[in-house]
Amino acid sequence: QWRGVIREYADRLPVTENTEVITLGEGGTPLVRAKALSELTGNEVYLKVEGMNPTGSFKDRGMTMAMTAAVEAGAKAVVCASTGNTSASAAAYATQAGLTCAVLVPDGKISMGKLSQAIAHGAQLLQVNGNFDNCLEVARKLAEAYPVFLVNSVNPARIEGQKTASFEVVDYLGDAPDYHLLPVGNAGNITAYWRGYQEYAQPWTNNAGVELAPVATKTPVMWGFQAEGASPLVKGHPVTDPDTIATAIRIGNPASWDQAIAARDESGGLIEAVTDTEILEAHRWLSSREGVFVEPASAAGVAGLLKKHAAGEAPSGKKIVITVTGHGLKDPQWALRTADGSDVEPTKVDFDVVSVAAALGLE
Ligand SMILES: Cc1ncc(COP(=O)(O)O)c(/C=C/C(=O)C(=O)O)c1O
Repeated sequence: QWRGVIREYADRLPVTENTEVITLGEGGTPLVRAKALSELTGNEVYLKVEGMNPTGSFKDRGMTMAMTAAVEAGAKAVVCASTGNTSASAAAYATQAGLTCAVLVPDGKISMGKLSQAIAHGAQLLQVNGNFDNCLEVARKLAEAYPVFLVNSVNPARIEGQKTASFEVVDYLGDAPDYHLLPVGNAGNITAYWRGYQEYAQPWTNNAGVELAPVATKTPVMWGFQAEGASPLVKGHPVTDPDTIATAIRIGNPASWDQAIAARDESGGLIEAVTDTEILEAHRWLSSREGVFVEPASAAGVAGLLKKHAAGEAPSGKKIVITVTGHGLKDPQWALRTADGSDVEPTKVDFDVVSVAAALGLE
């Protein structure tokens, strides 16, 4: 029985045996072989399916650690700014912890699935008339001036929890992959993966002072992908008015800017942009060819591999892991449109077997 990421990786997290762990069973997510992508690119490609976490995104890995730290610090209330998944996760974990939760979301730019989660868990939901960056700025000021605990990924506990994903990849594959691809928005996740891969490739002393041998023999090359309309790390300066249909990564000034650049450079990797069209094509590729349903932003890493392959810039014969970060049910509207943008119409039939057989082409 999987016990959640803190208990599974207690040796490598800032907890003691007395820590009261707040968990919803997060982590232990599938590493699925991407057969179509492997065949197309001539690599061994795997998908780390983070939509299989309790609230449907990778945020739960960080939130179990942040909410555990909040309880340990005696907090009564938590706050976060979010494009949606962080607030969904914070609301669920705060409920599990018995804390009140305030969430600040950008005006109008949050998917219905995520909004429903924050509301279902009774979060105090404030729709700020600004974008995510404005929300994060005011959440940080609130936590400085009032007794509320900030659970955004500027809180180191979040990065600590999220680094467990790379431990799981190595534990499953037996070593680090050659490449790791993922979307980049506020850049907490690329920071966390790189930290996890580095820690697993070096000796580690646990909280009891026991030295653990390295688990991996190497670290992967990190390839991060931003939406072209929200790609400050590609442009080299903040984007004041970020715009993309991938609302989860519609962020103009990443909080983990320096750490993301360090992950790119120390790993010999890259951070590049993919267009909304490329993101939606990758979103469709995953659901129609790999059987994995993700929200648009989650497909940015796959869009990146398809783009690099088409440009003749992708490796071959390598082991590649791509993190797909959130479940498709978070934003189902994108699956209800055909490639040309028209709505999918269900085929109507009478309830007689001949009509059904004919409609299914069995006649
Ligand atoms: C599905 C999905 N995919 C990728 C990202 C980017 O991860 P980071 O680069 O670590 O920010 C997010 C981020 C969401 C928020 O930032 C939030 O929920 O406030 C996401 O929800």
